[in-house]
Amino acid sequence: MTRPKSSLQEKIARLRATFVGQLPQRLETAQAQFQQLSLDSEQNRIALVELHRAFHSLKGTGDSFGFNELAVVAGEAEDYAQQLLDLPETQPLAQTALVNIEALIHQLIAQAQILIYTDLRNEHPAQVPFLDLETLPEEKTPQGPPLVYLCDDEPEAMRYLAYQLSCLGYRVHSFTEIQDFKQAVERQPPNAVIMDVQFPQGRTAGTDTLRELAEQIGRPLPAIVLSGKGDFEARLSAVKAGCSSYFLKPARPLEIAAALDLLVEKQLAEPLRILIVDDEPEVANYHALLLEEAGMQVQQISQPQQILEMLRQFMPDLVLVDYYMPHCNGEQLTAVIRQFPEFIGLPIVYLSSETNRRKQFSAMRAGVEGFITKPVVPEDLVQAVVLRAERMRTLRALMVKDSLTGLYNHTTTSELLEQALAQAKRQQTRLAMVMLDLDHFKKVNDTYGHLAGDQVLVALARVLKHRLRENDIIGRFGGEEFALVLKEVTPSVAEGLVNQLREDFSQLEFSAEQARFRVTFSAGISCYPGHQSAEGLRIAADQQLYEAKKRGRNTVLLEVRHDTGS
Ligand SMILES: Nc1nc2c(ncn2[C@@H]2O[C@H](COP(=O)(O)OP(=O)(O)OP(=O)(O)O)[C@@H](O)[C@H]2O)c(=O)[nH]1
Repeated sequence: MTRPKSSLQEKIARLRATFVGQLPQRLETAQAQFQQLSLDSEQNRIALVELHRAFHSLKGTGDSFGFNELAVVAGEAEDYAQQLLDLPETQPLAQTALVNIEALIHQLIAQAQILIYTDLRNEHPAQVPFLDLETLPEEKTPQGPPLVYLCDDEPEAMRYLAYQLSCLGYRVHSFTEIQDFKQAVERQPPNAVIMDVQFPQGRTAGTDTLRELAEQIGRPLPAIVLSGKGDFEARLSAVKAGCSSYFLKPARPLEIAAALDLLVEKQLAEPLRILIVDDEPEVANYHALLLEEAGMQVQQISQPQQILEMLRQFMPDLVLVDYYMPHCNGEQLTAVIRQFPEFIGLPIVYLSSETNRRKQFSAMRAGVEGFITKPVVPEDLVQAVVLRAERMRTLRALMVKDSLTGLYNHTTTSELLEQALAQAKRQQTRLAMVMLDLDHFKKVNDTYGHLAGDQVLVALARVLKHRLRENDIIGRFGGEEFALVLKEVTPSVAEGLVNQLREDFSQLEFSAEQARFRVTFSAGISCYPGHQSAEGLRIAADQQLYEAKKRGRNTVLLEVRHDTGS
């Protein structure tokens, strides 16, 4: 469950040691650049720019790793170098600034000597701004249908709910004894809990148990309450146990499933993808560590020219750019990225030790989302990145997903089918295309109302999402028509799977006003390599669907092609 604090700290300690190990080499280079300044006035400007950059980077990295004294001295040297850079090129370099820079380089060398002989492992960890791991999200539960623990001492009443939830794609384990439930949580924490309030042990024994577990684990379990009692005391006990919703019996499975979805979707969401561009690998590693520990997926590049390929390959939700890089600064890099229409909305955040507000604003003209000042406070970095990257996710989802069901829309499904087919051809794997359509859906709308119809569409989307694998493609193709692309399956496995979905979906009970009703679907399946084009696959699956409807609906038909053996 909670990861040990030491692992992150050990990794950071290693990065600090690498930085210290490289200090003599860096300072030697700085000294050589300084000597060029006094010898050859032609080369002055180039050497000065390099020297300024070297001090700037020592300051930023020193700060990030908690070597504050070193950072302060490097910062002073950077200021003097800036003074010299601000002089007109024709003017000789100011002697005082040169003398000061030389003295500061000697101070830096002396400090580096001390650091080299300091046992960094024994230093007080507070010197580096550590992230409080207690606030980090938990690791993802292994893949598969979401696991729900249902704890209630009235097993008969719960059987129907457990069955309906399993048809909706949840794996439900039921417990009548609180003790058994507690042991199961310790063995394998579930994705969500449905808990009754009153048990023979006490009026609020169920919610009290959740509270005890929350204290033990250090965070509340994702839970909702289903109770026969709706009094204030019972409801308050649920709030204190950190439960997100409260339902009164009799249970309405679809409403409960909607509440479970909210709990589970957050946990199963793909990690945010962050790309770091920084020419200093130790700093990039440090920031990557902080973001990875907060559950994000991070890639790093040190050469700005790698950016376009990486953007296409990794599809980041946000790019974190070191502002000062040689040959191409953050502003120039942003301008290049913004030349491509597909990256116009991509959030870019600068990381820099620049504290001058005016310079920060001017640097942001290229259209970036923010400026984070080094040394970063880990929580601030994580917060700033999460907020902006999640907004990007939401915008992307609006473009590619259907708002009612959250499945891919028609255009995206078609694009993803093309990609999946190309991949299957490259890797010589199989693929199945399924066209699926609700039966007599017009009648459902006409009889029970449009809202009830929407409820059915959402329920079918939920079944598909929970039951299919993560890399399968699930799209809403039109009103009540859905398209599935199942990867690496044989035709008969695809047929068996869709038939099982059909069977489970047909068992779901929907309600509208006082009425209860069920709905079925029909499906047609075609396969690659039997068909070689996306269009061919779609038309063939559609023909099978049409035939399934003709044969009476609630039917799945697989196209059999004798020529290819599929
Ligand atoms: N509630 C709801 N209904 C929708 C939505 N999109 C399409 N529909 C309805 O889906 C129904 C489709 O009806 P038909 O194409 O006649 O098909 P059907 O009644 O399902 O009949 P068969 O497919 O032959 O079994 C229409 O009544 C549409 O209004 C939606 O987003 N929500």
